[in-house]
Amino acid sequence: MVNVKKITNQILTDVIRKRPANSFKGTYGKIVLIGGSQNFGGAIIMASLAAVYSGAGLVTTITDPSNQTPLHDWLPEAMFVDWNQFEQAEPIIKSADVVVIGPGLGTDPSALTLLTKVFHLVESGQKLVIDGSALTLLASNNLPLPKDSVNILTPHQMEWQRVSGIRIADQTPEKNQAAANQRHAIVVIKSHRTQVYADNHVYENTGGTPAQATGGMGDTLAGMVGGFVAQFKDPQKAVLAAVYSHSAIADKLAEKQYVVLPHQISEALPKFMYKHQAK
Ligand SMILES: NC(=O)C1=CN([C@@H]2O[C@H](COP(=O)(O)OP(=O)(O)OC[C@H]3O[C@@H](n4cnc5c(N)ncnc54)[C@H](OP(=O)(O)O)[C@@H]3O)[C@@H](O)[C@H]2O)[C@@H](O)CC1
Ligand SMILES: Nc1ncnc2c1ncn2[C@@H]1O[C@H](COP(=O)(O)OP(=O)(O)O)[C@@H](O)[C@H]1O
Ligand SMILES: [Mg+2]
Repeated sequence: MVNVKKITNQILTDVIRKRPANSFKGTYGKIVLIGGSQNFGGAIIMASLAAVYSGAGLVTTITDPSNQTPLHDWLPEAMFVDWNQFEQAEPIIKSADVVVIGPGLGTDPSALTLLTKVFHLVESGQKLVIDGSALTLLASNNLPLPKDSVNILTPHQMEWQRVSGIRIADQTPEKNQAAANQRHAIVVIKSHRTQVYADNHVYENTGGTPAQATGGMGDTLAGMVGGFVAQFKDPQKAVLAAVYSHSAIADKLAEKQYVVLPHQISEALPKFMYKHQAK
């Protein structure tokens, strides 16, 4: 039997540190988010919003050019690169601390080409968050994960079925753990009680509400995972803190609203993190 540990609010003060006075934007990580086709622009905008609002130092969004204006309407803090201009994107991806790929990426051949290029570019020392369409493409093309980066997968149950071959009804902790270990990855399997598989440990989230069941909620989590991993040293703990914070904020908002919108979680992050930082 696998021991499934609960994620509690203790993870917040373990991870969210007080910002040192002698610091600058570079201290808090460079993060690149890649995704947002013409139809799914909202997904990468929501992910980027979450990365900036969780405190990542420098955020660049690499996306379809049709998303530049809405991205900057929502988020002037993010830099923009046209995903058709790969020669511009390449040095930015290479110098990033964290790359998030997949929210709204789509699954057409150009998305697969971009994903493959990114998998070849990332190196040791970098963290790669793989979400949404990138997981679907990974599964349908049997792509091996990059060998040297810290790889973090954030599938919902159907994406995990595609990636692991384990049908949703059969996704037990034992089977999930074996599949996560085999991939040497941190795997966040999202559901009403999200589980995190990391380094032969299994953690289960204790929060979350059906008010979160709305498109873009996972895109927001992917951006938060990127933002937390960019700033906080231990990637496993940073992932756990992001998962916990995402649902804790939603639970609080759901005390007074019927549905929680993904961007509202991002907007609540700075105050939430202030309240729960290590003293
Ligand atoms: N505003 C935007 O731009 C938005 C853009 N988005 C982007 O769209 C892309 C596609 O992502 P996707 O998740 O929407 O679609 P897909 O990969 O086909 O999976 C759905 C299939 O899986 C099934 N399913 C079973 N269990 C499930 C579970 N626990 N959670 C979820 N689904 C579950 C489900 O079952 P059904 O609902 O049919 O019963 C259905 O058959 C991706 O890049 C994403 O970032 C979205 O974020 C929305 C907002
Ligand atoms: N009933 C629920 N209870 C708790 N959390 C939920 C519930 N429904 C959805 N969520 C959360 O919302 C997110 C959905 O992710 P995902 O399906 O990838 O959304 P999207 O791709 O539309 O952004 C996950 O973090 C999941 O845990
Ligand atoms: Mg998703």
